[in-house]
Amino acid sequence: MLSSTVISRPSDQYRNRRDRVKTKLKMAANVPVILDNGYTIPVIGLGTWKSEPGQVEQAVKDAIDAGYRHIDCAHVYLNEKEIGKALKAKFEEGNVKREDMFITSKLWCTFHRPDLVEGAIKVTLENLGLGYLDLYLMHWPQAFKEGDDLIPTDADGKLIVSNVDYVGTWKTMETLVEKGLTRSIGVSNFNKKQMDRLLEAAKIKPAMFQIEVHPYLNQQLLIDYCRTHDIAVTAYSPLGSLDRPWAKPGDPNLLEEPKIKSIAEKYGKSVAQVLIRYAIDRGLIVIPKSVTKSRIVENFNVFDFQLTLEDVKEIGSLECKGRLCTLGDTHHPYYPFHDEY
Ligand SMILES: NC(=O)C1=CN([C@@H]2O[C@H](COP(=O)(O)OP(=O)(O)OC[C@H]3O[C@@H](n4cnc5c(N)ncnc54)[C@H](OP(=O)(O)O)[C@@H]3O)[C@@H](O)[C@H]2O)C=CC1
Ligand SMILES: O=C1CO[C@H](CO)[C@@H](O)[C@@H]1O
Repeated sequence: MLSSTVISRPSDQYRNRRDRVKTKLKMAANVPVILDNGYTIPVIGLGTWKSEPGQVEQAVKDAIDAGYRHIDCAHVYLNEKEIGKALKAKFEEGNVKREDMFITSKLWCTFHRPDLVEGAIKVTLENLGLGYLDLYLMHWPQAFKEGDDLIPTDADGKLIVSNVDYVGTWKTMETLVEKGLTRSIGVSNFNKKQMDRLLEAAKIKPAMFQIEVHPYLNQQLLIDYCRTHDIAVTAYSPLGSLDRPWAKPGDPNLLEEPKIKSIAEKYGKSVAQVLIRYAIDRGLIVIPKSVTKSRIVENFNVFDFQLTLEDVKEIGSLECKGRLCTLGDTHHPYYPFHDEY
């Protein structure tokens, strides 16, 4: 009887070994950052805001194939079901397991009332097809009127706010960790005073602070603050969020900045790759968004060069308080961006 053992040709064996080494190198490059609670997070994640439901499934699959093990999601991006489909397909293929992935999602502003928080994470878990999240962030400190409308407005189109205190929301998020629904919790878009107030009340310290960071808004003061408190920082909109819905023709474009272009030329890399390194070399986690396979691959291919201190300073000189993302009514009592930082 013929043996059922498949004997591979030497060239196949070589190719397999070479592929394995390549994969190992790729994984070793996506060096995880250790959070203060002991969990680790891969330094690059795939952003998914504005990734259309019809595109995001393939984008997440492409990202996982390229070596990404970290996906940044949010209920308000309205695409978590499709991301869940991609994760399921990849887990079923067997090359990647749930525990290899770091999945973040965010509590939206209409679910801040303590009795709504657990239901909100459960909807996200159901949509993503997961039993737990790695990280659940309070998306913004401001609460909006509870209900089906994610951006509730009155007859004049004015946002309807809710007076729920983010500290009460945080106390309920702490129970999500105790219940095993998420491993870590954190916040996004807070200012320093809000962070101080949260830290004073917190039983579980935020493991992560997700904020807008790029050369037009380098956030040095908030980053220093987090370093003092051992809170990791994730940089969002690292490429300048050109596809943000409110972008206007003629707005400054980071991808066209001559200073960054010349640094990119020096290393033979793209401007996007330099912008991603700008975050990594400042000790940040970074979540560039793309639905384009070649860019998804490009954005991950940043582990064969490093910026010098001079490069970082030169890029940092583009700082111009150029904030790209704000939310809602500036009169909201918890609107975060009136203070210097
Ligand atoms: N916590 C919060 O409040 C916020 C969190 N975020 C998170 O951060 C993520 C990233 O930020 P985001 O605002 O989306 O913007 P990014 O700065 O990541 O920019 C995304 C844009 O850059 C394009 N792009 C991606 N890669 C390249 C490349 N290599 N060369 C040229 N263009 C490129 C994308 O195009 P294309 O997709 O067509 O390839 C898209 O138009 C979000 O998706 C979200 O997950 C963002 C905002 C707020
Ligand atoms: O993640 C986000 C994308 O942009 C939205 C509109 O400002 C924000 O609400 C949110 O922070």
